Amino acid sequence: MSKKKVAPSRKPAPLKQASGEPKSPAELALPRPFVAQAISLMAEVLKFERPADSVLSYHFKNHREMGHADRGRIAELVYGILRHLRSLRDVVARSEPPSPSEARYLVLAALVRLQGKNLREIEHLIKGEDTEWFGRLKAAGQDKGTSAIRHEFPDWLETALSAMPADELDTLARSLLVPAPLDLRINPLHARRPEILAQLEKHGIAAKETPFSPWGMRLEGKPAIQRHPAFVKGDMEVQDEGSQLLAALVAPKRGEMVLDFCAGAGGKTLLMGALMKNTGRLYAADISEKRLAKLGPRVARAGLSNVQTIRLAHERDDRIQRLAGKFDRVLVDAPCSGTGTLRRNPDLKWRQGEAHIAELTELQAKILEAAAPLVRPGGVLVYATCSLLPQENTLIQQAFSDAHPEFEVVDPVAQLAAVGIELPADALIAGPTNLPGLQLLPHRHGTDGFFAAIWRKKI
Ligand SMILES: C[S@@+](CC[C@H](N)C(=O)[O-])C[C@H]1O[C@@H](n2cnc3c(N)ncnc32)[C@H](O)[C@@H]1O
Repeated sequence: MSKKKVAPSRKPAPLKQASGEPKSPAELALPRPFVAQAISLMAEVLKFERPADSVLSYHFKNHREMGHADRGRIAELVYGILRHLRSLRDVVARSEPPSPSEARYLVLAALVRLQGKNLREIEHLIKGEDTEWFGRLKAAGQDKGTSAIRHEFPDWLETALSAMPADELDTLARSLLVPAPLDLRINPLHARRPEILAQLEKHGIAAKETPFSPWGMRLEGKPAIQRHPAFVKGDMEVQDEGSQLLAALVAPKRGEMVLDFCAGAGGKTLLMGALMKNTGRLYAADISEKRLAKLGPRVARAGLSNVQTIRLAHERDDRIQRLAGKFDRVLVDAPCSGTGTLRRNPDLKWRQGEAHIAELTELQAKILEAAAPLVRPGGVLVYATCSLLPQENTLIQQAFSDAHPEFEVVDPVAQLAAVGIELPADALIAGPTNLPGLQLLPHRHGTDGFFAAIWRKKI
């Protein structure tokens, strides 16, 4: 018997109230069950056992009674707390909460300090000894504390970014506290940007061209676009502008042999396949079966037939190593801390630490090492991350260059200019010995944080 899918309710149904007592305007705006749910969800997220987005979607799947608007409000609250967790924890600790329920006091503190609720709006949530605590919270005031607290960074991240000039780090940290916009891109294989922009406008979706990527469109707000006809037809995809620029940096051409070593669900594969005009051969390799499984339907929707997926057991897997010396271009979009995506995934800063970064850098070096022999003489190797940390970026570039004199470093900003994409000069970063790298930053370029290094294998 086929199971009938229950479509999630589209109506903003308010959460049910337990008692029949008349409600104050404040309680109607912020019902107790809503706050109780936010607290229990926050307690789950704070375990940091799973990514916050998967905790939230699991919760919503199990609470079908929640309307679209309530889901949005809870997500906004939880993500706000994750962004500002360092200063909220600091102020909650200073206000000496009467019980150890961290999630409860963080939620109440966030309602006041992030969402500007006043006592009248939340007094129905506060009883007994919490009333005195609330007074102490107010008195705890605006002490901004150390720079790590001001930046909303854990200590390990503050230390890892300490080489950045202080005022620039302040600006970067502020930019990471603002939710990222939704970026789309056209499928260059069969769509033109002005036409897709016009179609979006017809559906009431405000969007404009991204400043650097010739395929990008930046939306105002976060409309659901998965059912838009242009999306269903494969004429557009969701992709941060920075990620689009990395695919452009690889610059794959018609008829070439190209490898996307860490293809994941294919964010960059799809654009590269289209840039190759659906010719040649594009291998999409990854160790994650689950991520590669998501790539298949996206490739089909994009109308690509030049992509072949390879599930690797590890980076030295013979299924890819047997193609040594055959590739015109290899992209290593390495697993990384994701610190460049903190606008979207603020929990990442709380789910990692120095030991994890050390493990990642070891893996990054190993993958790059395994990728190098795959490049043909005269071919191109690109190493990319969505990390802000020098350890994962310029230091990996430097170590690889030192160990591989057969590869010469290419200036990535000049390489992009050669394919018609002009970036400002500040997108070029000089590594420890002045090797040129590409660094995209949210506060400078409006993209997520990305790094890329590019080499050509000498003939
Ligand atoms: C940054 S993500 C890739 C994102 C993807 N390129 C995109 O644009 O959507 C890094 C990927 O590396 C994969 N990975 C991790 N270890 C690997 C290894 N040893 N060899 C190949 N891929 C690996 C992960 O499964 C993950 O999908």
